[in-house]
Order: sequence, then structure tokens, then C-alpha cells
Amino acid sequence: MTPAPLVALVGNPNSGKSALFNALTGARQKVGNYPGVTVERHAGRMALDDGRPVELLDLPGAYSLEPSSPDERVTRDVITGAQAGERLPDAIIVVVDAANLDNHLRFALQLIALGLPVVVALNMIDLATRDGLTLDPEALARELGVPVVPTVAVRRRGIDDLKQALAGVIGHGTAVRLAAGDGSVTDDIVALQRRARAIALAGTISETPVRRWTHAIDAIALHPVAGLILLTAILFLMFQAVFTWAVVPADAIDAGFADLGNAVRATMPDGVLRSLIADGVIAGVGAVVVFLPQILILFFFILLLEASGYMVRAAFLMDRIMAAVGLSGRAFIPLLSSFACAVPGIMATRSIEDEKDRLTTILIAPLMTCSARLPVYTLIIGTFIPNNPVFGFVRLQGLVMFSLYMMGIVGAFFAALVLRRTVTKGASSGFMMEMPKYQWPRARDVLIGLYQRAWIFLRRAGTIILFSTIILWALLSFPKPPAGSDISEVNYSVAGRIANTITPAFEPIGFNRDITLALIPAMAAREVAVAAIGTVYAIDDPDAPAGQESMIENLRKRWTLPTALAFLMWFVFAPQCISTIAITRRETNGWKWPAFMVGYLFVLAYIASGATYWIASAIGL
Ligand SMILES: Nc1nc2c(ncn2[C@@H]2O[C@H](COP(=O)(O)OP(=O)(O)OP(=O)(O)O)[C@@H](O)[C@H]2O)c(=O)[nH]1
Ligand SMILES: [Mg+2]
Repeated sequence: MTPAPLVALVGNPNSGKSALFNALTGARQKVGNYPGVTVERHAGRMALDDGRPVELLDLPGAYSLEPSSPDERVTRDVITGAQAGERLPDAIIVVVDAANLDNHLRFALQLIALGLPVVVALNMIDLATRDGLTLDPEALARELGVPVVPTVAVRRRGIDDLKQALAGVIGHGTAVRLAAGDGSVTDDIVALQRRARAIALAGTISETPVRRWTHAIDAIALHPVAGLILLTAILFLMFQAVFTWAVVPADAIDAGFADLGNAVRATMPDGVLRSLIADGVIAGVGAVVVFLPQILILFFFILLLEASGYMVRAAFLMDRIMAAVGLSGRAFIPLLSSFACAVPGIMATRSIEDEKDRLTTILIAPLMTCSARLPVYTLIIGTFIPNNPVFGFVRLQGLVMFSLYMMGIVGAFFAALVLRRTVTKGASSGFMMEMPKYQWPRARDVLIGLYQRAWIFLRRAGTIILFSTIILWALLSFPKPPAGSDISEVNYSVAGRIANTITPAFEPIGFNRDITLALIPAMAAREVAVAAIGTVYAIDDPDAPAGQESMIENLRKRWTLPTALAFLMWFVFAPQCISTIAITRRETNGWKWPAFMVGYLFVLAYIASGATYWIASAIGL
């Protein structure tokens, strides 16, 4: 006796597979309104209208054929015939959510391409109608090249039609597939998404304005060329704004700290305590806090992009590029978080299944420009780069800032490419995600996000930065040179002597003593570099008025442009952050990988700074 034909229900999570299974077989499989209800296969029996028995399989939902979790693997193995002890299904019912066609058709296209006889169940038609969406199942069938049956699983509507369509395809092999669908499917997720979207559009008779808008925006936002141009333009605008909008509030904060410093100098008697407060605490912490407006503007943009639904689109656009350098698409979100700080970014890599994928992402996360670098970049750019307009509307300072961010990204991709061919060799996995609807960001959410960021930043200023500044101040202030000595106070101090000892190692890449002085305490946190420079100049030049103005004057006097550029390059690449090293140790369970990370990043930083210095000097900057 030949066994009854085997039919499998496949589709995205939460599309209604188990509900359909119950409707078709009369069984009572658990259904629930969240993804991941079914986590293993279930079999049941049903009869077609002509009395033929069929064995029906309910499978766990999946987003794609590249499994990212064990239950998705079950699904993939069953429908490709790779599952031990299971025969290849004679047909599959692809269940799609009619109200979410763009997302669900992506997987449907992959499934149809497998070549098994397919019937598509256009489920949850009731919800689509409620959302003001009218679909054309025949048009969808034409585009997909397989029968499409509208169903409402929970009301048992469309079940008979589904059985009939199934009877039509079972036993007819692939020949029954209509001619129109070419069945070819690509690994390129952006292309796949575009095709799914085009088919969804062709099958849509009418829809609400929100849905129409989403389609219209995505036609540009997800376009492989126009989308990338749009993304670049948005990022660009962001960095222009960081510079232009911050001027007024930053000046106000700076004036506040300057007044405070001057007041302390005017009222307190000259001595160690006055120097500690004015040169250490106020000059150091003030030098960092000035950058609060810029950090908030940056995060304002990031929060808007996240809340509007654009960020996921950016992830889609980047997926192709990420795959090209051997990164998993899932790495996008951790890498994106690393723009705030590498520590949460590295923690977010836990969502990456594959160990090698994950390790690669951890190793390159510090190359994403974290917000602690912003004060360093802004100070140096503001001091050394003139704010000339280029191409009429773009300003040079914003352009340089944008390039520094891009350099981090390009450096990370380059590093991934090399790592993937050497220390973390292996295949990388794909990426599927639901595409959210566009919506206006809610003011409340954005405000809460900004408040949290401000708090994190100020807390750092009040703890790590304050603490390292005080230590540095002490090391810079003692011992005091004997009266009448012509050695400067800084050079005579412990810190000055340490810096003078190691400066020769950095001279080949253009660094001066001030920089080496700043680099060591900056291991605690990158912003400390700015605090350190503030403290050094406050001690070195005690008669100058407090505030950023005199710090900038000192920088211009003591640094050359090639040195300043080399210093910027150092901060693009160098692993100047103890917290990142610590979290890498924790997430990789040992010292091997953090040691490797620190090593390769220092080498990279040294080479990049040196090259910048020499090239800049050679062309006479
Ligand atoms: N309104 C409506 N709700 C439906 C329909 N089909 C399923 N549902 C509901 O959608 C939710 C998900 O259904 P399930 O059958 O559990 O979905 P599933 O595809 O098996 O999900 P996983 O097992 O997680 O992959 C449940 O709350 C169902 O009651 C439908 O046609 N219309
Ligand atoms: Mg289920």
C-alpha cells in the first residue's frame, strides 16, 4: 500500500498555520497570537473532497530557508527532505498573512522556488479587510505562478477551496505550476524584498493611505541605488546638524564653566586646592561636558530614525554589503548600537547564533564610532579645520566628521573581510526581519531616549572622567619644580616624565608630548583625552582665562595640522577603552580574544596615524 501523500504547512511565524491545521484536520493544535507557538512538527490526517487521504504536517514558523534557530531548522529540513525519518512532502501549503504580504511573500518566494507543488493560503483575509486592504487573489496567483486561496482559518472560511486546490496539485509534480512565475529566487535579500513588494503591489486592489505611503517611501528607501543615496544624505545631514545646531548651547555651557573657573581663581587663595578645583575638576570635566549638546543632537537623529521605522530599512540596505564582507545581517543591530557605545553593542551580539559570526562582530564593534569619540573629534575639528563651505551648501567641518565616521565603518568592513578569511573562517548566515510600518516618532519616546543619553553622559563625566581627571591633575602637579628652575611644571611632574619617556615611541607618527600625556588616562574613557588636554593646558598656562577659548588657542599654538590629523586617526582605530576590553573578555570567556582585539586595533591605529601624518606633512599641510 502506498502511503497517503504528505502535505506540510509552512510560513512565517504567527501566520495561522496551526489554526489552518486545526481547521483542515479537526485537531486541536495550540494556536497563540505571537511568533514561535509551534516549536516542533505535528502530524494529522485529513481527507480531500474525492476521498483521498492526506497526511498533514504543521511546522514551526520560519522567516527564511536559512535557519537561525533550531525550530526553524526543523522546518527547513522537513521541506527539503533532509530530516531523518521523514519523507519529502508531496506538496506544501504556504500560509501568508494577507495584511502583511510584503514580509510574508519573501519567504513564500523562497519556498515556491524549491519546486515542490505549492498552494498559497492567503490567510487572515478578515484582518486585511478590517485594515482597509482589498486584495486580488487571482493577480497574486498569476504573479506567483501557483494557486492562491483566500482563507480565514479561525472561521473555517476558504477551507473547501483550499482542499480543492490541494487536490489539483498533489501528484502532478511541478508541472502544475503555472507558467508566469519564473520560480527563480535569489539570495540577495534586497532584491527578494523588492520582488515580494512588487508582487504584493500587483495583487492589491486598494489600500489605506498609510499602507500606500509605506509603499511609496519604500520604493525609494529600499532601492539599491536611490536607497543608499538617501541613507548617505540622511547621515550627512545628521553630522552637519551636530556642528551647526550645537554652537549656541555649547557656548553657553562653556561660558558657564569658564565663569565658574574664573570665579574660583578670583576668590580662592593660590594653592593646591585652588589648582585642583580650577585646573583639575572644572577645566577637565568642563572640557567634556561642553559636548553634551552634540551628543544629544546625534541621538535625537538616531532616535527619530529608529522610531519612524527607517532603521530596519537601513539594515536591509546594508545586508548586501555586510554579506559581501562575510558578516551576518544580524550583525547590523549590534553594530548600530555600537555607535552609542561598544559595550551594549557587544552584548547585543548574543542574538547572533553562529559563534564565528558573533566573534567577528565583537572584534569589529569598537571600530564603530562611539559617542565618547565625539568630544575628541569635535575639539580637534573645531580647532584645526576651517568651517568653509564646500560645494556651496556643505561645510568642511561636517564633511570631515562624516569622513571619520565612514573611516570607522570602512575599517570595520575591511577588518571583517580579513578576519573572515583568517581567524574566524566560516560561512555566514542570512537575515530576515519584519518590516515595520512607517510612523511618526512619538515625542515622549524621543524625549525619554534623550534624557537617558544625557544622564549616561553626565554620569560618566561625574565618575570616570572626574576621577581620572583628578588623578591626572595630581600626577601633573607633583612634584613641583624647585624655585628658579626653567623646566616647566608639567615636564617636571610624574605624568610629564612618563609622557616624555614614551613620547619617542609615538614621535614617528607625529604625536607630541601633550598627546602622549592624554592617551594614557584616555584608556579609562575616550573623552578623558579632552579632559586631560584641558587640564594640561590649565596647569601649563595658569594665567590664561578659563574655558574652551584658551584651550583652542593653546592647541593651535602647539600642534601642527598633520599632528592633529594623526591624532584623529588614532581615535578612529585605537582600542582606547577599558570597558570594551572587559566586556569582550566576559562575552568571549577569556583573555585570548580581547588581547587579539587590542593588538590588532593598536597596530591599525599606529599605521593609520603614521600614514596620515606623513602624507599630510609631505603635501605640506
Ligand atoms: N482574525 C484571524 N485570526 C487568525 C486567522 N488565522 C489565525 N489567526 C490567529 O492568529 C494567531 C496565530 O495563529 P497560529 O495558528 O498559532 O499561527 P502559527 O502560524 O501556527 O504560528 P507559529 O506556530 O508561531 O509559527 C492566533 O491568535 C490565531 O487565532 C485568521 O484567518 N483570521
Ligand atoms: Mg503554530
